[in-house]
Amino acid sequence: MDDAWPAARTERNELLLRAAAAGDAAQCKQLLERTSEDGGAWDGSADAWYADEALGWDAVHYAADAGSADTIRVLLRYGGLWNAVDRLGYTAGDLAWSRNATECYMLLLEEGVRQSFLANLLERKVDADTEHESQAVDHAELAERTNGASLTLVPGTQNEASASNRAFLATPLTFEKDERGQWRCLDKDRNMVMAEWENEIMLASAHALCEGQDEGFAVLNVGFGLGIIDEAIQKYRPGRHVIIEPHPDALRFLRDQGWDKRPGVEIFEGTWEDFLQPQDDPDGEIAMKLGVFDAIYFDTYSQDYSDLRAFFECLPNVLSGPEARFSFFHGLAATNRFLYEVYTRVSELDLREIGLVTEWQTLYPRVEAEDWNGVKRQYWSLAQYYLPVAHLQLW
Ligand SMILES: C[S@@+](CC[C@H](N)C(=O)[O-])C[C@H]1O[C@@H](n2cnc3c(N)ncnc32)[C@H](O)[C@@H]1O
Repeated sequence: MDDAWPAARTERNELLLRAAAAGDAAQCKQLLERTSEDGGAWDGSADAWYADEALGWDAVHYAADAGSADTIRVLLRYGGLWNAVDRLGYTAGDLAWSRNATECYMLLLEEGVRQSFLANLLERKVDADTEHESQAVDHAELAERTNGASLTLVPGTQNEASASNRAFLATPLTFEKDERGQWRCLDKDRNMVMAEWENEIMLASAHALCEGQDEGFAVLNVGFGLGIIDEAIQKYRPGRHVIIEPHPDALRFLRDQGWDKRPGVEIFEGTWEDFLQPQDDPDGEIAMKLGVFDAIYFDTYSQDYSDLRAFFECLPNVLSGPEARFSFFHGLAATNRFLYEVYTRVSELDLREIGLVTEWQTLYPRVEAEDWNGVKRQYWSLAQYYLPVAHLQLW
């Protein structure tokens, strides 16, 4: 890109990296200020987002590595990016964490939460504005249009079925056992939809949702997958157990396992949007048939944060009251611990905006290298899992 640039611009950008590496906030500020007012192609200022070839580090990475919070503050003020990843996929937040630079880490985390919260708000605004043009907005397209409102960590996903719910639902699924005899479900690109390494998370989620509920309680699970959480939920003997699942292959798997014949189990064939956001339900028939629940779990596939956020908004209509509990599979940005923290906080803030308070339990799920054998892309690489449990706070 810098072929078209004057050499002086590259030089100034390189000086900025060096000043950031030295933790020299004042010099960074000076380099970021414009030197020319003549309205030409370049105003003489260094570019806060400029990254070097070797590491792919920008000035924010260098400042985080140097542990200089003041420098990061200056860089962010001049357009430095809180979420840029280097050649190895690390953000400045990851570097701050590895250097034990707590102030830098917190600064970047706050910036990330603030900007993601705003970006998601903007995305919803674009959504609302385009609703009259097309009822079915593809969120993968939308994320591109809104320039990163949803985080995509691994490049090259846009052509895969997992990038769009519509594409995913129209392509086949494979249910198979791996070489250790463990079940897994893969999409057409051999990306993992679900596998048994998540057992511990599903068991703990079922426990958090169902333990201590009144006899005959009603539970809703959105997204069947391998039915792992459904099996765990059944141990708590719910009176009513509704499963929403749209994929024809997942529905076939579900019937093969006899789920449609289990007492108290009701299968709603379709997407959660069909039942919780019906386009045409003037008399509220669909909503009445669905009912309300004492526990709700959400774990879909090929949907992004904006879809989860849209589901959050439906919760006041389907939770039975302030004692009712909600949880979801928190795999947001789960290949980068810093971005995972950002999305933990953003989802908590969004739930709070809708009137729910969230508590988080920390799990340390065991994932083995063999879990990813024959799988196109590893979607989880963190040591900790944050399990959310939310409920309505009416007062
Ligand atoms: C990750 S799996 C769920 C795994 C499940 N928690 C378990 O314990 O096995 C995701 C499931 O969500 C379903 N799904 C995808 N899009 C959906 C949508 N819009 N509404 C409801 N379910 C959806 C997929 O077909 C898939 O069966």
